[in-house]
Parts: sequence; structure tokens; C-alpha cells
Amino acid sequence: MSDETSFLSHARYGKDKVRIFRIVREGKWHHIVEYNVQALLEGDIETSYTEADNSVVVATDSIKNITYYIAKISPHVLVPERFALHLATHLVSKYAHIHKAFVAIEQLRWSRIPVPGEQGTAEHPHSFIRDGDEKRIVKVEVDASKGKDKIIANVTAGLSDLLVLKTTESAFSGFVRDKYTILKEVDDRILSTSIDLTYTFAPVKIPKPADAQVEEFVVPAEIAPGSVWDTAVPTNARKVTLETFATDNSASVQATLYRMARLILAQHAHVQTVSYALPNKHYIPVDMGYLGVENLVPAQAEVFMPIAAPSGLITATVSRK
Ligand SMILES: O=c1[nH]c(=O)c2[nH]c(=O)[nH]c2[nH]1
Repeated sequence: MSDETSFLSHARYGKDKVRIFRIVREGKWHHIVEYNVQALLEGDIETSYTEADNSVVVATDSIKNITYYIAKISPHVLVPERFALHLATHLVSKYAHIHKAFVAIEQLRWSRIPVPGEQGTAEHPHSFIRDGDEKRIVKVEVDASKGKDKIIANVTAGLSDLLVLKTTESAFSGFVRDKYTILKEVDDRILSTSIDLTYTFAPVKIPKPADAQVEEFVVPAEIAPGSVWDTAVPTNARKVTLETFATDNSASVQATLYRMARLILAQHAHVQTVSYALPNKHYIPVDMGYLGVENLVPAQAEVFMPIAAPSGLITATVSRK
């Protein structure tokens, strides 16, 4: 139903905040992941909105059940990019009238607890620690609108809430000075940010699942181990980001951001764009001049007031030519 004044211009639905914890046991060596999953669908679903026609609705409860089922059967469950692709491909393959699936995953951090071992410190086989608020982020859009055997996926991934700080080798000078300018130029300051990083892959082709149950799933080579997300790879995005933050003699957040993004693009041919959102979390030297105590000389200041808000917010996307 549409009338002269309105029509349904967009419709997408599904389940949000599906919480999953998964164990993969390799004998006594256990792997774990904890995910918050959002799985949304698009397709021939207009009549569910316009005519109260539920015959086209895969219940969001079923979408949740499928999410748990794929977490159980998928050999890819430990890698969020690959698990997301498996889930989204299953959804568009299973239902003739569903043409696109959108899966977003937030992976919570669990690291192995270090314990004394025979040769120094070892990682514990089945005990873990939540060592930080950092999350690994994945978004996939799986598009079967050209046919169930011509599935294309767009994959975006990265991390969020990676909190870092350095106490020197950060400066900020040469900026616009006018009647609004209070900020002093500094050749030494604290630099702290909570890193949000996303990178996009070139569109990947998803091979048609071989079995009727669409439970088989072949991961495209771009998303295989050795890729930008793989922490075993020396040039993985998290490591490049942290190392550049630590070692760059920063002229500004902008300049350090650009450097990080270019390094990731240079080292990973399948990555098309790299985006960062970097809040500049200010640390203000406390003025103790009224006590006759010097605390304002940039490289010598020792007591700072961390400022929760406002923060700067420096964002950019760097793209492959
Ligand atoms: O690295 C910075 N970039 C800015 O754009 C900016 N603006 C500001 O007040 N301090 C900073 N620092």
C-alpha cells in the first residue's frame, strides 16, 4: 500500500546484540571468542510493513537461532570476519526472497593469562583475562541480489576503543593564530587517544555453497590468515597502528594518523581504504605558579589534569589510488 504522500523507501530488520561465547577445544588447549552480533536482512519484505503480511518475515528470533547455529557449525567461528561472512551468506542463500544480509560483530577482548612455565612465562591453555575495553569490529554486507550463485561481499573491519598515551615526542605548533587563539604552541606534550580504526577490503566474491543445507562455506582468499587482521602477521593493522603511534615524532594527530593509514595500505594490497577516528584526549599541565612552583614548561611539567571533555576529534580516510 502506498498513497500519494508517502511510500516505503527503505526497510531492513533483524536481531541486534546477540551475545555469543564459543569454545573451540584443541585437546587441553582451548580457544575462545566472545561476540556481540547484529544480523539484519533486506529483500522482498515490503509487504510486512505496508500490508501487515508476515508471510515474508523470517522472525528475528529465527535470525538469532541461525546466528547460534552457525557459531556451532562454522569452522570459521574464531575469526570474526570469516564467521560474519559465513552467517550472512547462509542467510541470503537459505531464503529465496532475502537478497542482502548485513552482519556486524563486536569482539570482546579475552587474552590468555600468563603463568610460570618450564621455559619462562607461558600462556595458560584455558584461563583468560579481559585485558582492556578494546574491541575488534567487523561489518559485512553480503549481496545476492544478482543471484544466489553471484554473491558479492563488502567487508569492513578494524578495532575500537584502543586507548594509548605517550609522554613526549608529540608537538603542536604553526596553527592558525587569531583573536580566538588561546592555545600555546608546544614542542612537547602528552598525546593520548582512543583509537577507532576501520579498513575496507575490495569486494570479494563468495563461492556458491556446495551442499543444499548451505552449511558449507568457502572463505575467500582475501580474508584468509596472513591478512591485515591476523595478529601473527608482523604488519597487522593493530601492530602497525601501535608501533607508529609509539615511534612517530608527532607534529599533530593529523600527521600521525596519515602515517599509520599509509603504512597499512602499503603493506596490504587487498585493503582499499583505511579510516581512523582519533579523539585528542587532552592532558593540561596544572598551573602551580601561585605557589611559586613551576609546572608549565612543556618538557618538564609533571602534574597534569586529564580532561574527559571536550576532546579534539581528528578523522580521515586514506584510499588506494
Ligand atoms: O594534534 C592536534 N591537532 C589539532 O587539530 C589540534 N587542535 C588543538 O587545539 N590541539 C590539536 N592537536
